[in-house]
Amino acid sequence: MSFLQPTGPVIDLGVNIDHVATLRNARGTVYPDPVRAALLAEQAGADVITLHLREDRRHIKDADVVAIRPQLMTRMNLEAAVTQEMIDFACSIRPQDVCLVPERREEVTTEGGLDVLRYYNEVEAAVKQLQAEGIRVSLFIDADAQQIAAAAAVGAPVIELHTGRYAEAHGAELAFELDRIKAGARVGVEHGLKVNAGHGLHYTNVQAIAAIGDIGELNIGHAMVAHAVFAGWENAVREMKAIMVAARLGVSLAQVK
Ligand SMILES: CC(=O)[C@@H](O)[C@H](O)COP(=O)(O)O
Ligand SMILES: NCC(=O)COP(=O)(O)O
Repeated sequence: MSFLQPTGPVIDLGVNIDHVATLRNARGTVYPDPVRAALLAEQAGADVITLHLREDRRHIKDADVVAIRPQLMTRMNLEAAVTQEMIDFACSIRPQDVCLVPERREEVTTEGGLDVLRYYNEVEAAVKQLQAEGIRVSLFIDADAQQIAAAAAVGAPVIELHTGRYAEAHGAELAFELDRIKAGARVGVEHGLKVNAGHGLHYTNVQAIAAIGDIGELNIGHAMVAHAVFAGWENAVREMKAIMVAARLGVSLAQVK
């Protein structure tokens, strides 16, 4: 039983189910089922279900998005590249949130943030088309003041700060990257944006990011799917949520469990 009973959302966890699909696709089986993963994640405390429909469909497939959308009790956050195919598909699905991300077919994973300054007109057009369908748009960007200002200028109400460099950093670089995320989150809030963060976060690096009061939601996937192999899927989600909430409240893990 919880000793602390927060009255509102302390910090939201978006559970990214991409790599449940990666495992399924590795053998061309129907299991593990991303739909089941999404529904169980919700029961285990996920506030959002995040999924990335890549242009090469290496993990999530169109049919997964179609199947999951009507079954969610929480929110769907669909990650997609800024291409007309993806924007049209997202508009046909109408998830609560769409996060526009950069994509390079050869990359192992998303390497950096969307360059909103460079692709300003394309991003602005995508934001407008999605918003016309009532979809809230987030831009997955680096914690860079100019990119954040551009995100606000194109009319996106939400940004997700790319934490990949933080996740890979060590020593002095780690402190530098953490400060960069903190500063970026502040700039985002000052622009009136909702600030999320994610990428490469796991059970021992998430605490410092979750403790940043300006950040409202963390999207995490790979580490939870990996941990689920040993701990079970729902436990992996529960554990991550508890770690995040404890870090945000500045209390021990035992106090939120
Ligand atoms: C945009 C983002 O950071 C994640 O959705 C990530 O892209 C997960 O998918 P990949 O592992 O295929 O990059
Ligand atoms: N947007 C980041 C995300 O959804 C999850 O990324 P990762 O935890 O799989 O690296």
